[in-house]
Order: sequence, then C-alpha cells, then structure tokens
Amino acid sequence: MDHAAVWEKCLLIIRQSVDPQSYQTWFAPIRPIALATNELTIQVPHRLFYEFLEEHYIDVLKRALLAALGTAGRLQYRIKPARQEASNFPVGKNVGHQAPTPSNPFVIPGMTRPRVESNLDGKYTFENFIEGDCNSLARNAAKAVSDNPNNTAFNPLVIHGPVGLGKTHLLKAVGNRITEKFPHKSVLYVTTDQFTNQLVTSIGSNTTNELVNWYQNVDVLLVDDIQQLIKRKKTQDVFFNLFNVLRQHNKAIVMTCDRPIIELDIEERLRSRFQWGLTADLSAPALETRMAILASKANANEVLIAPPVMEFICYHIQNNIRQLEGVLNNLVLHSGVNNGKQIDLELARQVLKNFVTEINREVTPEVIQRTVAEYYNLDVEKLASATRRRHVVLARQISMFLVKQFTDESLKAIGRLFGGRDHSTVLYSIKTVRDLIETNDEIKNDLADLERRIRAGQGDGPGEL
Ligand SMILES: Nc1ncnc2c1ncn2[C@@H]1O[C@H](COP(=O)(O)OP(=O)(O)OP(=O)(O)O)[C@@H](O)[C@H]1O
Repeated sequence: MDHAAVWEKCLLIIRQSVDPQSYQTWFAPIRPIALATNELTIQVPHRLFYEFLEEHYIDVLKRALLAALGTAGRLQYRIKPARQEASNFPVGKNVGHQAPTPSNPFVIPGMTRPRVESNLDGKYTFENFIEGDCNSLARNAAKAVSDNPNNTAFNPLVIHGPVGLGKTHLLKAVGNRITEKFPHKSVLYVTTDQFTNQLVTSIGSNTTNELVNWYQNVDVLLVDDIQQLIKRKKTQDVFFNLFNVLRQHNKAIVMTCDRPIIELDIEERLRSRFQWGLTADLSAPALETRMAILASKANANEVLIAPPVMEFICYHIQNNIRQLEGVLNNLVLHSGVNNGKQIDLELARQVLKNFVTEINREVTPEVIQRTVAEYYNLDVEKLASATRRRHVVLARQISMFLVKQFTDESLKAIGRLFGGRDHSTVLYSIKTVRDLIETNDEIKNDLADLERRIRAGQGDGPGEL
C-alpha cells in the first residue's frame, strides 16, 4: 500500500466517526504525502489546523491509523509551505543558515532555518548557585532538564517564589548549561514582557503566524515572569498555541513565576497545562545558606569579610538575595572609596541602614543609660550621681529596670553601674517601676517607647538610624 491508499483507509474510519460537516472542514483538505516504515505523513493547510486536529480528533485519528497500519503505525504532520518566508523575530539577533535534515515537520524543507541567539549571558550558572534546603528541588529539577532537555519528564518546569530568591538565576543557568553541553540546540531566554512586545509588533505588521512559526525553531524555551501574562488575553492565546506545539515536539519549556501556578489568574486551559510538568518553589534561605551565598559573592568580588561581619549582615537580610548583593556592592564601594577601609562591623552597620529599618545591636547597660538619659533630656552622668531630684530618680529607676530586662547583669553589678548603689536599692527600683507600669499609663507608655528605641539601637550614638 502506498501513502494514498493508507490515507483512503483512514478516511473510511474517519467518515464513520465524524459528522459530514466536520469531515469536509477538517479532513477533506488533508493531503497524504509519504509513507515510510509505518509512518504516514500528511499535509495540513496551516498550523492551527493541525492543533485543532490534535485537540479534537486525536482519538479518531489514532483509531484510523490503527486500522490502516496496525499498532506500529505513526502519523507525521507537515504544514503546507507558506508563500512568504518566516521573518525573524529576534530577541537577540539571528543568523540564517541552511538546516541540514529537518526532523521537525514544521520546518519546511528547503526553507532557511534561523539560528536563534539565546539572549543569555554566561553570568548565571549552576556552579555559582548555592544550594540549600530552600532551593534544592528547583535546582535539581532545573539541572535535570539541562542534562536532558528534549526528553524530560519535567515539561514544563515552573520555578516559583518571591522576589530576589534566584528564579531568573536558575532559569538562565539552565540555558547556559544547555548551550554549553549541546551547542547545536537552540535555546531562547525571553521575558514575558518581551514576548508580549514582539506579539504587539507582529499584530501591527500582520505577522503573528510567522512569529509563532519562528518560535518553533527553538529547542528550549525559557520564559521569565509568567505572572505578566495576567490580564493579557491575546498573549495568553498565542502562548497557549506555542506551548502546545513546542511541548508536542518535546521542546523543553522552563518558566518562572512570582506565585504558585494555582494562584495565577490566567485562562484555565493554560493554567492546567502549566501544571503538567513540575512546579518547584524557592523559599527564603536559612542563615547558613545566606552566609554561603554571601561568602561566594564576596569571593567572586575578591573581597574578604570576616565571619562575624557576614553573620551580622545575613542576620539582617533574610528574604532577598538581591538585597544581600546590594549590601555587598555597597560595602565594596565604601571600602574602596575610603582608601582601603576595612569591611568591619561598623561599616556593615552603616551600609545596612540603607537596606533595613531596624538594626539590632548588642544591648549594653551603656546603650540603655544613654537612651533613657536622652529620652528624659538628662546628662547621662546624672543617672549614676547622688542626686535625689524626683525626675532623675525616676529615670535612674527606669534605667535599672531596663538593664535588668535587657542584659544578664546581676543586681550587684547594676548597683555598681549606677554610682555604687547596693543590690537592695536596685531591687526596690525594679519593683517600683513594675508597680508604676500597672498604675501609671504615662510611665507605661514611656517604657514601651524606650524599649522600642533600645531594640532599634537609637541610643547608640547620635544619628545612627
Ligand atoms: N542560591 C543562590 N546562590 C547564588 N546566588 C543567588 C542565589 N539565589 C539568588 N541569588 C542571586 O540573587 C540575585 C537575585 O536573583 P534573581 O534575579 O534570580 O531573583 P528572582 O527570584 O528572579 O527575582 P525577581 O522575582 O525579582 O525576578 C541574583 O544576582 C542571583 O545570582
């Protein structure tokens, strides 16, 4: 049997399964083209036609093929060559070259196949991505995709998580690794915004089909920030078609999103497809992981930061690695500007003020005394003096109370700090303040205010925060 006879046999089955109108619309225009080792190639008028068949008549086609060619039968589609050659839709630039033997039925023989520039730089790799519990699933899945891009179970792979935790880094690491390991594969990194812009341009020039065709040259598609699909109906439609075609041909699709797919407010058919593969989340790294990331970035910048300083920084920057990098860059800048100034705790503290609102420091009795004196507008020495003026006594008693609350000092040691008073005086002061908190709202508020200032380190020298 040749291809025409096989297709005739298929049509017999199809005619019995679909109504005449659908038959005329969807099957009459199909032309059988070739038959080779149980693979029948049919030509369809355009890509959307093929997609419609796959979406609505796949079962009928399977049955027809089984009847005509048995269980070994396979179907290959070919799109009828367009009159106009596909334009380039570069994110980067394209270099035209002749495709050797196109295995993809969508690559029309004889047509130039644009080489896709990946739109990547080599900066983000798996080697400079630090692994921790917070990211190991996403990292390992991304690595698995890069090791086997066109035969991966994780298709699509969606990496999601809050701002600044490495989504783009991992996405680009996938691209960089594939480009290195499989130089013949076309990899494309694109943000959803870039894709939308290309689409808008193509609509203006009536070349949307060409845009989608052009994207089919890609073996690995990396799409950043798919939350930008929200409210973009047309982008969702076109992306839906593209997604189906690429996935059908085992092209790897990796995407990032700032939220779990289930919370992504897009068309249901697209959302459900995004969930076909694997979704892996990135969460905030633990202190040790942050330290390791900072150490590796410092190393790359050839700066040395002592572990206590690193710990201090990482203690304060908890949820965003981009901020951690920002602090590092500032430190490098400041230390360079100030003639090789050392990156010490003081410098770190100054820089951190631009990144976090509250900087914890060790609360010492001196910090407390200074904070209280400033608050009540007193010279700090007055607290340790013999004066028995009412407002000084109150400030002294409050200071003793706070030193007891914030530090490990013994009653005896506290007495010494306040002009050599004995421990029973300290005890009495603490009890007095406790009673006042119960009975006097003004004192209660003063204390709340003072505690907040001490925690924020406001008493530690002028203009610190
Ligand atoms: N585990 C990690 N190891 C090394 N660097 C990391 C790690 N996680 C994040 N980074 C770095 O943090 C910075 C921010 O990461 P990235 O841009 O990938 O974040 P994102 O999650 O894509 O953020 P956004 O949601 O803002 O796009 C990058 O410079 C990246 O190299």
